[in-house]
Amino acid sequence: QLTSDFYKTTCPNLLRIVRGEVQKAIKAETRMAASLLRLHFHDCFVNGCDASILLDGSDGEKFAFPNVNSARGFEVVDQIKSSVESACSGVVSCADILAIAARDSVLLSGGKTWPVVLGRRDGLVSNQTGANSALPGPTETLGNITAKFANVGLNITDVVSLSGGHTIGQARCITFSNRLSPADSTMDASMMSELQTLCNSSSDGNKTAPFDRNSVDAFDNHYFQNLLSAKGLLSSDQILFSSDGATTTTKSLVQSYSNNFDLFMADFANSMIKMGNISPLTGSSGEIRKNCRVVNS
Ligand code: HEM
Ligand SMILES: [Ca+2]
Repeated sequence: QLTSDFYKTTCPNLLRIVRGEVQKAIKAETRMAASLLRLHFHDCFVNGCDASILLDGSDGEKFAFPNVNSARGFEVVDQIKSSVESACSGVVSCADILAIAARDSVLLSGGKTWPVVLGRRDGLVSNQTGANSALPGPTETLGNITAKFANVGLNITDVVSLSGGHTIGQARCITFSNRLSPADSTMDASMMSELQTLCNSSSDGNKTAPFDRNSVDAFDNHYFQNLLSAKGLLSSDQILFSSDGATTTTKSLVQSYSNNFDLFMADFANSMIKMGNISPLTGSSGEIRKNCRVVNS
């Protein structure tokens, strides 16, 4: 059972320290907010929220398909961990640091906040096969994506609200090039031609486009407004609303969020708390890692 006052006596300044470090990191690079939010998601879907994604090693999660050349922010996590260690050595888990950093990233990008619950411990293994199978991919059907969320106890409302995380950050050409040729008819024509130009040659796979063209760095509900006007970036974004995949439920949620920021934020916060509660290690399971990249010796 995770609680919001878990470190009240053992690390009273924890939240202030993390907030300060996240603020510094976003100031140095705005996109870092998106990268930190995504790390918590990719951690929680594989072996639960146990910082398994942070472990180094070519046989670990960092080298799984959804993460390799893609997941970023590991140096920032190291920096946060080292500040936390200076204040309270050996008590705060890397998994909790990811949960707090994700929460702060949303708030500092213009979104709202929620009470973050703590007390997770760090796992002893990084599960590359698990990452390859559990994390949803951008060309998967809505049914498949929904099933992967259901596997970790999340429902269709969670799928739609959490997809709103794509209101910040960027994606590489190779993650949406499936839509460019032949041209996907569920994409706005002018956006299509801009992306075709950006991702013109096969060597352009690592170039990036913003998820939310109206407000790349702001945590708002433009992501959902974009879906209404055929401007979702990934296939997995647009299928929440388009005729070729959406359900009545996903369509009506997209519509509601597109004209009600507060409703989106309330549901997003609720879903983030649920996601942060996926199979945490507690009690004497796992450990408190000294260095987020390696298990303690
Ligand atoms: C619903 C299924 C999802 C799919 C298929 C998906 C897929 C992707 C893909 C393909 C990228 C781009 C990666 C790259 O180009 O290297 C991405 C980026 C991102 N995703 Fe998702 N994602 C999903 C759900 C989520 C959720 C639940 C969150 C968080 C709540 C999230 C947050 C992000 C963020 C913030 C980025 C940008 C990261 C950055 O700019 O560094 N995504 N996602
Ligand atoms: Ca994990």
